[in-house]
Amino acid sequence: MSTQSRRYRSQDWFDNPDHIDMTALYLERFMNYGITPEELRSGRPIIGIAQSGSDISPCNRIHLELAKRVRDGIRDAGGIAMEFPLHPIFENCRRPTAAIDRNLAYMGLVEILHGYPIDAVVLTTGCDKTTPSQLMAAATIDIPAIVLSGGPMLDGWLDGELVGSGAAIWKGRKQLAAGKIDEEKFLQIAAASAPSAGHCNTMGTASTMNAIAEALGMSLTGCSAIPAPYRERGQMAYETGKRIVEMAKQDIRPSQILNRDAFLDAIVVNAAIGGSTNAQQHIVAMARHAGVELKSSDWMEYGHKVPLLLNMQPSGKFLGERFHRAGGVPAVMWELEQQGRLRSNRLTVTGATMAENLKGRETNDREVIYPFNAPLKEDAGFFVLKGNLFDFAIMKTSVISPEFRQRYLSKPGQENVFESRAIVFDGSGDYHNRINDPSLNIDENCMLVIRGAGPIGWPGSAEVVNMQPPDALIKRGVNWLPTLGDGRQSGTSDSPSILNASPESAVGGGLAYIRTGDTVRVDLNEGSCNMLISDEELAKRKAEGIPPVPESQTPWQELYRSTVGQMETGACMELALKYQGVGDKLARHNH
Ligand SMILES: CC[C@@](C)(O)[C@@H](O)C(=O)O
Repeated sequence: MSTQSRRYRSQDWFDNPDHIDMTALYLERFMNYGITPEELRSGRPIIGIAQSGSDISPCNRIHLELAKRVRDGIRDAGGIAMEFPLHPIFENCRRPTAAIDRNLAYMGLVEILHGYPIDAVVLTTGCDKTTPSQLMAAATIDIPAIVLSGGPMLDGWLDGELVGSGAAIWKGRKQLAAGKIDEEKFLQIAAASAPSAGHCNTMGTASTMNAIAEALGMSLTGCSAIPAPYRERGQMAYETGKRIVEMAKQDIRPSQILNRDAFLDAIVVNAAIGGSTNAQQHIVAMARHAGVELKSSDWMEYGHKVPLLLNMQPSGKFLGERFHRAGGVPAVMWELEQQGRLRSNRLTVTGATMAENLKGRETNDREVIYPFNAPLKEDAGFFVLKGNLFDFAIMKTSVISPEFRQRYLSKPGQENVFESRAIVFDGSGDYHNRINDPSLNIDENCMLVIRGAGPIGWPGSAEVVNMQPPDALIKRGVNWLPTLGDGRQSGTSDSPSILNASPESAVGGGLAYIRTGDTVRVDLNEGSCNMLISDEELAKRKAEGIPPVPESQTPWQELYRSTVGQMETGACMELALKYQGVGDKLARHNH
């Protein structure tokens, strides 16, 4: 018996009076795992579960379990679940970088949602790019969609101290270089930082992007921070399954949720949580696929003067379990909402506005979530820079330490200005080979520069800008140097880096022309970053051409390079941006 409230796109496959000849073909093979034609023709919405978990996507592997609860929710609410795989994206392991797969997973999901009888979809997110890729696809297709985060791992502990994923690796490799620990201890630290199923327990890119999905209004309230193994995670999966059926019935689509206000709120929330610099390109990409214009100046205008409220690594102290218990993303947003810093009168997947979702969500843990008027740090949003090295790059100010401020930004009469001698590397192989070369004479006054690490140069933008100083400096206690590059940096890193530089050197950005020994001047008062060389010298170097770019090693690398834009504009597949709302444009029949 039909429980139908509207006609669904899946009925064009299963219940199409104009093409009854095709219906038999579309129906028959679903029967071979036990679905009956009556079910598929009952007028119930068919709900896709985009399954991002697999053995090579360990951060998302919990979704293999959670999907069972999602299915229960879908059934109980009157829908039919159909689970299918998403192209895996695993940041730690995918070579040459997971960044090339965001657009591949995006494209794959677009094709699935467009070409199959799916009326609405649950997006199962976790590791960094599994969130933006799926939201980009949901925006392109524009059928009802909801995010279910897989959640972070439990907090890591070793020797009575919190050990955060990612952050522990960057810290451990410095301790190794300094001779303070051996390899066995290093591996022990890595294991301690990853004690259970889930994605990074730090505010790395995974937690950041899941928080942003929630801030955009694309997940149920409180979804993103629940640790993967907690019972609430399974319950959230069930509720998400139930809710997507209602959304299908009500036809609530991403285009009604993903507006400019939502993206500006995402920028504000990202600053308040000390979010990953990777968020910049992903937020821009999601916005562009949703048809929303975000300007590069929006990061400064809306995002910079936002205080850091969340005390979580790498900008702070705690890890994901404490964040969840402190109220998670809604509690941070509640602080911002009280101060009128959000544009919260906007629809979310709950069917209510963000303002309504945030009611009563004040934190009960002021060690973790600070009040807006007494924050951990003022002006914690990204700092946007430009100059003759690039048109756009960002610096994560929430991780700038008092030592960095003291050493580089506090010279009397020169506050917020510093100059460094550039040491230039062509890709991370070159960095690893030469960083300990004594003839480079690297000291405290140097800046480590890496190029050839952008979307086209690498290909994909590699997470390589957080370079550590030579072992000899680390042994002397100099644990970091300023860095600069056209690649990305781990969201779990606390390096004072200038990154996401666009245009990259591979397309003739200014970084292509810098040489080791040049002076780089960074002025945080006026937002500039320049190599101090004459116009004649620059012209001479330009005539010499750009550094060579490695060959593509797979077909997708070549295709990726031919379609991708720069990080300033989200490293999108530029040709994809003209496709929006294509879920309504049904594909031609296949036989
Ligand atoms: C190694 C993977 C990480 C931790 O760098 C990434 O997930 C991030 O947070 O940016």
